[in-house]
Formats: sequence, structure tokens, C-alpha cells
Amino acid sequence: MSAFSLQSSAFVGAKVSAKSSARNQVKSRASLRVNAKADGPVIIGLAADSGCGKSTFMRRMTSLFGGKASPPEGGNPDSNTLISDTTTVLCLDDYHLNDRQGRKESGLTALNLKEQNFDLMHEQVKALKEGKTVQKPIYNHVTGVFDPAEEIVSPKVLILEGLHPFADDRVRNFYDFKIYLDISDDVKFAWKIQRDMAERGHSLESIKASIEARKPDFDAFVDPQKKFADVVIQVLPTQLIPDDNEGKILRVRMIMKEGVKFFDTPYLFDEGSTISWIPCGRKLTCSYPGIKFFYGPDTFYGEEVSVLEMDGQFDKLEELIYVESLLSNTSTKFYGELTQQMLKYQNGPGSNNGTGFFQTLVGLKVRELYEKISETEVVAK
Ligand SMILES: Nc1ncnc2c1ncn2[C@@H]1O[C@H](COP(=O)(O)OP(=O)(O)OP(=O)(O)O)[C@@H](O)[C@H]1O
Ligand SMILES: O=C(CO)[C@H](O)[C@H](O)COP(=O)(O)O
Repeated sequence: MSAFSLQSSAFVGAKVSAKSSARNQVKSRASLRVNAKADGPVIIGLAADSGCGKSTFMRRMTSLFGGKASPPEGGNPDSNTLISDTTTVLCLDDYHLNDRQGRKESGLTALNLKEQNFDLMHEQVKALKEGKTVQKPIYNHVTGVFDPAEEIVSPKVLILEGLHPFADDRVRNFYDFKIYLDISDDVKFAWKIQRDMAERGHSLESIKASIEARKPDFDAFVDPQKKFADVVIQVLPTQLIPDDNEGKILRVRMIMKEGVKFFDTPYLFDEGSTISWIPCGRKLTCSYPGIKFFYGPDTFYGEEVSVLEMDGQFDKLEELIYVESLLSNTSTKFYGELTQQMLKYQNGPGSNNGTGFFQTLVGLKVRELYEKISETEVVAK
């Protein structure tokens, strides 16, 4: 376990001189409008490195609330925001302090906390929590500069995803639930190679170099946030194939903090017990190297957690219903909803393994959390 190397004071609002800062692109605090809403949104945080499946995760989660999540209608086609009837997903890259040129001048990466405008992020999250509308900057990943700000109306569920959702303690206090997607270096490498070589024409050397260059800042500024998470989804190479380095078969661990309000941890068979289960019998088809589940209590950064783990992948996704029937506290609304959701996104990355499975499970837990906090029912679709 890595030590948390930064004091929280170092996380708050550090500044670099910014010629083209995001702040220049937004209207002043005085322009924030009040939205007629009694309660503020339920706020969910998702921390992860880039290229680690946040978009895929968000699609799975927002679909559970119904409606399609799309960029703001008639807005900037390069907007990073996704809006549906109930949810608004904001990408925290929009709160970078400097644009790409500005970072060249500062000599710092976007992972460095000094390159994030936590003051503005705090100001706007607070305003959204109070039901106000804000003018949020847009960091354009195509051009590397800030585009004119976009209007964000306070939603029912606000999801903040990015590199640093939990780094600033002022913002951290707003979350109702915190998720950290933890992709191990080996798997990150395998995914990046698949995507950047096949889809973006990068060379193996340049991909290696970019991962190596990011690593020190990732370790220093992003990774330490996992200690704040209520759920960590850890993605590791399989243990079912000795010395596997292909990164295709994955071992995925869902590490769940105990005692979190409105979050009853899912469990396999018997709550609190320790279970290792190979379900490859008559009800579940398994080809090599098979599937292995684990469930049991543990500690994580000194806190009591339970861990649900799946190594391997499903051959026939519809047979997942068998595993689902042996899980409890899944927050489904009807028998088989978890399997149905997995089938709905069967073409998305990770649909046949623990990444898709646990992301969907977390989505169901978040939906229930929203229902409990807001005392509103979401109709399952
Ligand atoms: N569960 C998964 N299993 C296998 N590959 C995955 C999985 N999730 C993501 N990937 C791979 O990672 C790539 C990036 O996924 P996605 O676009 O969802 O990530 P992201 O974090 O939103 O990325 P970015 O921050 O760069 O926009 C996908 O193209 C896919 O190749
Ligand atoms: O880590 C990242 C996103 O999570 C990006 O590196 C960061 O946002 C800078 O973007 P770009 O490389 O497009 O200038």
C-alpha cells in the first residue's frame, strides 16, 4: 500500500501564473443564477487515469437512470459533458488551470495538482449543490485550448469524473459517494496499446514513453486519492494463467468500505464470511482458464472493507444470471436486472469480465443511493 505522500493543504488551490487560465473563460461568481430547486443534487465522484474506461463506466451508470446521456444540445461538439434527464457528468479536465501551451510554459503535467484550478472547481460544485446554474469552462482536447464556457444547470445527480475529484478537501466534502477506478500498470499498458496502436496509429515506443512519463505524477497526485474512495474497482492481470502478460483475462476486485451511509455492501452467499468459488459446474460454461470468485473481509488503508473478486471471463453472458442469483444486496429492482444490463452493453469493453460486471453493480448501488437520499424512485427501463 503506498503512503499518502501529500498533506491536504498541498491539495488546495495551488496556482501557477496562467496566461490563458480557465478563469478568464468563465463569468464571475455574480453571474451564477439560482435554480428553483429545493434540494441540491446527489454528488458522485469517479477518479481514474485517462484511457482507463471512465466513459464506458459512465455509460453503464447513467443508463440505469434511464434516458440517453449526450453532450449539451446545440452546444460545443467538443464539450466533455454528458447530460441525461437525471444525470449530468462533468469531466474535471475542464478545470485545468492552464491550456496545453500554458503547461508547456509551466513545465508541469495535467496530473500535477498545481495544474488544476481547485478554487473554481470548488466554487462551481458548491453552486451546483445549492441548485444554481454555472458557466463552466470547456477544455478542448482536440485543440488544447479553453473554449467559451458552457451553461450547466444543477441536475438531480451530478457525477464528477477525472484525475482529481477527491484531492481538494473542500470539494471532497460534497460527495455522497466516491469511486476510484484503479487499473494496474500492466493492464493500462495493454489497453493503451490496443487503443493507441490500432485506432490512433501510435508506435509501441511512443506509447511506452508516454506511460513512463506520466507515471511519477500519477503516483504522486492521482493514486493517493484511492484512500478516500467508498469503492475501489481494482483491475489486475489474471492469476489463472501463470505469468500472463497479454492483459486480456482480468482479475477484478471490488473493494467496498463498510459503514458508508446508504451503501449496503453486496456479498456472495454469506455476509462477512470468506469464500473462494469456482462456478464452472453445470450451470456456468467456462473455457480455459475458467472463472474464480472470491468474497471476504479485509482492511484497506486501515479501514474495514469487504472484497468481491472475479478472475476470468464469461463465455455465455446470459449465464451470469446464475452468479447474480447467488449475490445479495445488489440493489436490483427485479430478478435478473444485473444480467440484463450486462447484456444491454455486451459490445462495450469489459462486458464479459469483472470490469463490466462490477461497474454495473456499482451503478445499481449508486441508483439506490440516489433513491434513498432524494426519496425518489427511479423507474427501471
Ligand atoms: N473494461 C475494459 N476492458 C478492456 N478494455 C477496456 C475496458 N475499459 C476501457 N478499455 C479500453 O480503454 C479504452 C478507453 O476507454 P474509455 O474511452 O472508456 O476511457 P476513458 O477513461 O474515458 O478515456 P479518456 O480519458 O482518454 O477519454 C477503450 O477504447 C478500450 O480499449
Ligand atoms: O490526463 C488527461 C485527461 O484525463 C490529459 O492528459 C489532460 O487532460 C491534458 O489533455 P491534453 O493531453 O489533451 O492536452
